[in-house]
Amino acid sequence: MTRKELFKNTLRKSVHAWKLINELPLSDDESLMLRHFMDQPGFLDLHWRMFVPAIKGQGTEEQKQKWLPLANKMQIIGCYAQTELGHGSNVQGLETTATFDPQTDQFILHSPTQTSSKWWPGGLGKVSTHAVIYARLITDGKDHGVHGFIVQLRNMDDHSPLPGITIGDIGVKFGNGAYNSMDNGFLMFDKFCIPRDQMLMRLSKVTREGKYVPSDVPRQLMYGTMVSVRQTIVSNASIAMARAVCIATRYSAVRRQFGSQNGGIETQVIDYKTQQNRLFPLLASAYAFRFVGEWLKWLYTDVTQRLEASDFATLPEAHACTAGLKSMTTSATSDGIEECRKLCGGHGYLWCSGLPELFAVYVPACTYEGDNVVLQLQVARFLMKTVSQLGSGKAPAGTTAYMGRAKHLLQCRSSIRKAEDWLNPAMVLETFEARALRMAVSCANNLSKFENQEQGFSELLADLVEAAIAHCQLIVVSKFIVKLEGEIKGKGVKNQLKNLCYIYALHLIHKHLGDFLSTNSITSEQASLANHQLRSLYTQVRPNAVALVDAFDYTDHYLGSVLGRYDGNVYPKLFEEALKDPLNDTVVPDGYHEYIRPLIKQHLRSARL
Ligand SMILES: CCCCCCCC/C=C\CCCCCCCC(=O)SCCNC(=O)CCNC(=O)[C@H](O)C(C)(C)COP(=O)(O)OP(=O)(O)OC[C@H]1O[C@@H](n2cnc3c(N)ncnc32)[C@H](O)[C@@H]1OP(=O)(O)O
Ligand SMILES: Cc1cc2nc3c(=O)[nH]c(=O)nc-3n(C[C@H](O)[C@H](O)[C@H](O)COP(=O)(O)OP(=O)(O)OC[C@H]3O[C@@H](n4cnc5c(N)ncnc54)[C@H](O)[C@@H]3O)c2cc1C
Repeated sequence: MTRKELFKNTLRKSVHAWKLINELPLSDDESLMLRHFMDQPGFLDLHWRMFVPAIKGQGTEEQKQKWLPLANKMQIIGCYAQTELGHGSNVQGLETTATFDPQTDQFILHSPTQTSSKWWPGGLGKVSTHAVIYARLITDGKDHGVHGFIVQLRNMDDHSPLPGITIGDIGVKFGNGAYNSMDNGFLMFDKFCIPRDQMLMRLSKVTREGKYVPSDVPRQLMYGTMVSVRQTIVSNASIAMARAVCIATRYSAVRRQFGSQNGGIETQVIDYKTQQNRLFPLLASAYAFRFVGEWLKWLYTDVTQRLEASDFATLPEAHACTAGLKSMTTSATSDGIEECRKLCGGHGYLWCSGLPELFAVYVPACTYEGDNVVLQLQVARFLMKTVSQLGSGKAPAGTTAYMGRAKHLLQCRSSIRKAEDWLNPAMVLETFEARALRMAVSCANNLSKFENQEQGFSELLADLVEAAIAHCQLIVVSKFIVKLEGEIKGKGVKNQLKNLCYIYALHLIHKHLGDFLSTNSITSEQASLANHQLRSLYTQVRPNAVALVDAFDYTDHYLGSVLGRYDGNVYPKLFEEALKDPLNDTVVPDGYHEYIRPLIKQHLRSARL
């Protein structure tokens, strides 16, 4: 499809999905499933996951009563317009202004510079009638920082932009189809007025007289919509990783290369230890991210209930967990999808493998909802704060509870003696805790050598990111172990999950061996025992690998991959797919007479000379 056709077709699908949701009707969870099967980014994502939650989280009761019924029936369509041409990560650096005019009781929205243009919001370019806009609030000449506003963008009769608003699509993005179904947009305001009651005022307010009443709760609650989406992105990482792994595993069982003895059948590539060493950790990650996603959903629900009761104690941890896990799981999944493409050899590069499009549509997850490095630095700040409070009497809780055992974890030596010891959950956990704590404490020690803490933080950014990643990996490993301790129906299932859990943990040790050795969390002998155990786990997973991806229950239609077909009938279908290509409509291609023939004739002429 051309971009226009793709965009229009996504509108068609979205509206059809919305019709089904109402007619059947579908529950919220079922609607999310429908979104997955629709399988294309579109305006519904931003409307439901960001616009509506932003009003719910930041609007007053009156604002919710006014706007939510309209949004819930989709009589208005909204998006989330925060990022600008000049600033995305640095939310405090946004430049759009919302100046209160006491004379008219309105805010004047204005884009003072080119870099202040909104740039990127999905659904903004062509579809949305409304947006939650983030702008600097100015009253009486004073800048109160960034706040949210509900703004109508387009005329409800003919969809034209309202006077004072310039709006459009930012252009083609990475990949052929992929994210191009979405109208990520730009927007400029030229002294555009909105009534005062369209500032989202649950947190801070502006009175009729123009007095600014700051929030008596943490201002970071304004970032709540991002926290909520980051949480959903983690479960989503599992879904995308599982999809790529399903394709690569099934195909690795079909594909044969080398190893024929006396003219017999060749080896299935899944039997090569190198293939297993690349593939099975990704299979394990798909399961691991699913479990940590379930746990994160629980954490998010818990913090939401606490916030409603004005308990803000766990907000920093919820922010650190959602930011860190969003970052870690999306980076691993993007890399994992690309690895799966390579695991499928040359055919993985074909569009019909399903992997190129999956990669193209998935990879912006490393950037949207917070650049992955910027988010890990938030985790690092949280860790540095926690380390600095050790010994102050305030015991670290939740995911940093292990830091409360700092004395032990800083000096303990791993008691792994034989390869099977690596199947002991307590030993594995302690290894990850020791590594994470020692990396965090080492950063904190290095930071303390700087007179200026912020300067020290800047200098140590790279180490801080590594320490944050170590902490996040510990969370994933520990939640997998907790999952295994709970009820899992079927002994066989539990055993398989145990294997995957240890593959997940041991492959991380292998991958980040430098961290584990340099922090003395393990010795080189223990590292080689871990490798030994890993190989043995691969052998145990091998006979069940296909069943473990079948368990994701993805239909062929959803996978969209010739290589990942359930029936394994890859080669005939690759031919069928190739023959569908428009280039194969004719035997002699268009352009032959114009370019190829004259070239060949010229060659023949010169040959004769
Ligand atoms: C094929 C289909 C596949 C299917 C898929 C279907 C489902 C798909 C899933 C989902 C669909 C959604 C589609 C995507 C849509 C994308 C949308 C967007 O991208 S919207 C824009 C996002 N923009 C960012 O994320 C900016 C990142 N920047 C920031 O968040 C902040 O600027 C940050 C955190 C980097 C800095 O925050 P500061 O500017 O306030 O500065 P500081 O001084 O660092 O923070 C002050 C204090 O506030 C805390 N803090 C910061 N953020 C917090 C938060 N969110 N919650 C709680 N505390 C927070 C900090 O920890 C710090 O705490 P202390 O003072 O140290 O104790
Ligand atoms: C597909 C897609 C959809 C999007 N949808 C929306 C939407 O609906 N609404 C919306 O408002 N926005 C949206 N965005 C914007 C998105 O949220 C931002 O692009 C994102 O937050 C990253 O910000 P940035 O582009 O400013 O990156 P930058 O911050 O400019 O990042 C560039 C580089 O600088 C590095 N960097 C930046 N700051 C630091 C630092 N402090 N320390 C170390 N390194 C740093 C980063 O790691 C990165 O390598 C979307 C983006 C994409 C790609």
